[in-house]
Amino acid sequence: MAPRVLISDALSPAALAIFKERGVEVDFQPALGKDKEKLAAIIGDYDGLAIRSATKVTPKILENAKNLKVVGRAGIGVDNVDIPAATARGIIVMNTPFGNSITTAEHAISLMLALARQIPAADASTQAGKWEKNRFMGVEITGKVLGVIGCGNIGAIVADRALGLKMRVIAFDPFLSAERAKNIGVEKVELADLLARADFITLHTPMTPQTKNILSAENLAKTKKGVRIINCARGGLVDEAALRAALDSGHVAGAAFDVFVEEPATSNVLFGHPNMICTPHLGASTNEAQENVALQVAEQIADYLTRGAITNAINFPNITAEEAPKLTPFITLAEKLGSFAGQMTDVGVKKLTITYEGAVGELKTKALTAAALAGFLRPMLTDVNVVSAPAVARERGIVIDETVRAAEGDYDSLLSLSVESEGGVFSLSGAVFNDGKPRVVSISGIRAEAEFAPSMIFVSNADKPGFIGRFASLLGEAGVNIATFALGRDAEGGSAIALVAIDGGVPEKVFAGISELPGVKLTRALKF
Ligand SMILES: NC(=O)C1=CN([C@@H]2O[C@H](COP(=O)(O)OP(=O)(O)OC[C@H]3O[C@@H](n4cnc5c(N)ncnc54)[C@H](O)[C@@H]3O)[C@@H](O)[C@H]2O)C=CC1
Ligand SMILES: O=C(O)C(=O)COP(=O)(O)O
Repeated sequence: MAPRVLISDALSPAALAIFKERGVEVDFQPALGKDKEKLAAIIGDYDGLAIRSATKVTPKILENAKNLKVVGRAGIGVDNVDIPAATARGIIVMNTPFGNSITTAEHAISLMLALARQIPAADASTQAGKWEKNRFMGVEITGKVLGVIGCGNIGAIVADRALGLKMRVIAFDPFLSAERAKNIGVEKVELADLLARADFITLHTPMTPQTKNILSAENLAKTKKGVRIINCARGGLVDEAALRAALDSGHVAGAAFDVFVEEPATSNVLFGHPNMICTPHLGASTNEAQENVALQVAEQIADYLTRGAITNAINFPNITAEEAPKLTPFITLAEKLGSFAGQMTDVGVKKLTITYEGAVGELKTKALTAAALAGFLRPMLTDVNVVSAPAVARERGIVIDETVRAAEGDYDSLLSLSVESEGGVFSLSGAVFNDGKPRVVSISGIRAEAEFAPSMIFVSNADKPGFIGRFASLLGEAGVNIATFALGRDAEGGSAIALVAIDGGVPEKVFAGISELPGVKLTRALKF
């Protein structure tokens, strides 16, 4: 069946053609994002959801999204998506990080010029027939200092345009390297320095606990008298009430905001001030940007749903369409090995070491590690998946050690897992054979080759004559049919293992019987 995607925001219709070309069924309901109840009622029918900022992807929406595999944000900010809740459900969240950055930077520059020359107020007055030539005295921007808070994609474009307008640009961004600052022609400064020196301040950070109210009352008080402030990033980066007070007192000469703490903003403490310019979250609203982000998000969603390729995901490593088919058998292998190890572990886990030997090391090992972790945690937790597993493991304090090295043994690619728990260390290795099927190739350092089967019995025992006969007859007498039987031992008379695939489950009584066989050290019924 063709995957189904819902577009619940005002995306460019350009997206529709892409979905259709890619064999994805698409339902275009651009106003639905604003109707939480209706969205919750129908989201269960879709594999993909394409949004902008009006759709709020809340835990409640996600609870109903039984088939949802991907949320694609046609734009940058994903603060309207509950990422941890989506991750916990195995839903990939992707955005389009560059498609609207130029447009948003241009909006910030437009607002800066509009502030410098009071264009909106002058326009209103002129069209009202007042011709107030003496009322609108502006400021020149040439030679003025622009302080950029957050110098990432958009901040850097704003800086570039401002330099072209002959401004001096200083930037506060803890993650901006000195080299990048030099390349883009900005002076990297501390926040206090920026506040003290800037004639104009423009904000371009995401909303995080560190950036919320970054222009607080206290920081606004440290700005230069007559400063002008532009916010085209997120509402709440500036304390709105404190800014209103600073506008009222005249300390701040003007402000231009595209974003507000509460959106849609139909009333706001900033509204009505003569030196305030407001736009309704128009930063990304140009034909060019909307076409870019719509096409890109549709391509990304379709690629994921039809080919397993992952691009620009916030909560999973990228996987190209070329990598996806190569990766798939190893994802299965990693999950099965993880599951085997998880079923063998029933006491506190301390550390998981995953080793990639040979060609597999050149694939996306992060994705494989996530698959191994999901397999490992699933026997202990029901609600874990490849997307959520790394976060779940981290929450539980499990140390993950990933090693990549050259092939040493008989396999072009070997994947090994070692679990260190309070009960000791359990390790196993596996490989993908030429038939594309994953197999376990050694357990606890003992070689034994076996395909994974839905129902298996693992036994570790002392290598003594008679064990195999007794074990097989016990199963035979109980009517349990053996499908495959893999054996191995470390040395004659040493430790031995058996991994047996059986048809159907193992009756409890039979299982107890196996444990009581002479020489048996450990036995487990495994499900794959
Ligand atoms: N008004 C609108 O319609 C639009 C708004 N945006 C918003 O613009 C903002 C910036 O977007 P991009 O430049 O693409 O993001 P980006 O991720 O490329 O850049 C953000 C920058 O902020 C910096 N940063 C993070 N924490 C910081 C902190 N505590 N102090 C100072 N700097 C910090 C980062 O190091 C990074 O360089 C986002 O909030 C995005 O949602 C984006 C597009 C349209
Ligand atoms: O891309 C972003 O972060 C934006 O804020 C743009 O929002 P919009 O798609 O115009 O609702």
